[in-house]
Amino acid sequence: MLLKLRDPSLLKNLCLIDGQWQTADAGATLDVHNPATGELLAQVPKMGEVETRRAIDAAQQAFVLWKAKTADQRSAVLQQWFALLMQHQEDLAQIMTAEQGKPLAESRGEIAYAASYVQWFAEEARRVYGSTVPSPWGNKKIVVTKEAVGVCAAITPWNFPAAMITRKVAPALAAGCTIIVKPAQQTPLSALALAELAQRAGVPAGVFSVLTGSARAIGGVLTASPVVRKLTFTGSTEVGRVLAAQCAPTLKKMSLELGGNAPFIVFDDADLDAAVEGAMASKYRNTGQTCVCANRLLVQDGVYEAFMQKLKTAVQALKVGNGAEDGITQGPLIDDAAVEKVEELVGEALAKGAQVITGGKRSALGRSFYEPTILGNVQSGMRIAKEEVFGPVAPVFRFTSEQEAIRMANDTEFGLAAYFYARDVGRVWRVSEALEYGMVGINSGIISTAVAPFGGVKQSGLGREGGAAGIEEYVSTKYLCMGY
Ligand SMILES: NC(=O)C1=CN([C@@H]2O[C@H](COP(=O)(O)OP(=O)(O)OC[C@H]3O[C@@H](n4cnc5c(N)ncnc54)[C@H](OP(=O)(O)O)[C@@H]3O)[C@@H](O)[C@H]2O)C=CC1
Ligand SMILES: O=C(O)CCCC(=O)O
Repeated sequence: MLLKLRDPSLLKNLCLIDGQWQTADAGATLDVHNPATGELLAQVPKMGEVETRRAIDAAQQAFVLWKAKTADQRSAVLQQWFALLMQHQEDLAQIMTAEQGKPLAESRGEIAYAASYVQWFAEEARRVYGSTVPSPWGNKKIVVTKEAVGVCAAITPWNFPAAMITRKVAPALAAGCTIIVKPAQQTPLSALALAELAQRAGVPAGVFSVLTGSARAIGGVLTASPVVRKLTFTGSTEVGRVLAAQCAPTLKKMSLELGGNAPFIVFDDADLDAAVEGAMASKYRNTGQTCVCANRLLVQDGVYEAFMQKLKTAVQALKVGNGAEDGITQGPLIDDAAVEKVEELVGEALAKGAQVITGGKRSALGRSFYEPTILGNVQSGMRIAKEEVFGPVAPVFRFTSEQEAIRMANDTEFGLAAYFYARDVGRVWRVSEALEYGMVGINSGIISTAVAPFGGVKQSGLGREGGAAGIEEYVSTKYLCMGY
């Protein structure tokens, strides 16, 4: 075994269906590699249609008992899961860095962040309130209740292998739903370790299953099944559209957390040191592989040169390498295809007149390491202005007026996160309201927290995760009209 864990039983090579750890029926497996070293970490089951149907049947049966539990009982199980996640934070972080590549400090942070969703929704389980409405009739009462949606399916990405699962599974379980998760093929080990701890916490058989394997086969059955009443997905807009179409015949409730093209605007009145710190956190976290990463830096004329100088100094201080080693701040990209996409976008921008301020190519370390990069003189006609970079490249645009910045910021099909730095209070309100985004960071490059509603508008998706809104995605409203 390449990974030395305090609790080696967290490294699973089986899937959890109906409370049983299982191989694929045909015995097929998928390899899981360390993106920093190329080493084979593990082989996990390559499951398909038959195993997915089995998981749905188990989730349907388990739903009856799980939804009948009191909110307090479900909350207690989630509290126990939260405690176990934090108790095993170090092992879970080691697994995450090995399969995903992010620096260990970020992995430890993600485990705490993932656990915070479990804690938050353990608390929210007790607050799924209904209401009474003043009746238009003298002989009838109007009562509104909230009920668990039923069996849910979650399809999750590799960039946050733990948090993208807990922010779906925890509200589902809190509301009384059962859920089947298909994690990304690059990062199944974190998902399986989370399931192991959920089982230890007392989550009953069938309430939470994890299937690794063929995305199309598993996704096809989950989306076609009339038993599955909700799909929650985080990933690319392209796949989100496919899944939405597949869910259409059975009209499922859907949450889609899709791609972004976040503008990060620095106005002349910004605190420049704070803006650089925010840009570094927003752009280079997870080596630029988050859907809320600053994708375009828009900088006003008056501070352009000073901002670029400070940003360049900060970027050149980043340390690229194997995230398991001390002091590394930038891990590899997830795979070669990810680097090729970054190379294409940078190549096209340079061919059209952009300039490399720093970086601009693959790292000498080889594999999927890419140099932290800043591009200057970037223009709106370039692909990098329109597409999600998902890598450590900051394209910088220059603007003159507030109106121009708002127009440039909104000139995209996406609407997930936006950021701006300014101190004038009037400007802060004007710009906050004008940005067509689901989330806006004002003088803050980090916005993610379990207590706030996370989600986008336009082609960035539907629904919200976290906050009070997060559990609403897993309940249906029922209206009772009671004559007396
Ligand atoms: N919003 C976000 O947070 C994310 C955005 N992205 C964006 O998407 C780009 C591509 O990344 P990629 O990993 O390919 O993202 P995908 O959207 O392809 O993958 C996300 C998840 O969807 C699954 N999936 C893919 N195709 C299907 C399908 N037909 N039916 C059911 N499930 C499916 C994947 O499974 P499997 O791994 O088995 O293929 C994975 O679990 C990135 O460069 C980035 O721009 C990517 C990840 C997260
Ligand atoms: O990239 C994503 O898919 C979500 C960003 C993680 C977060 O900040 O919550």
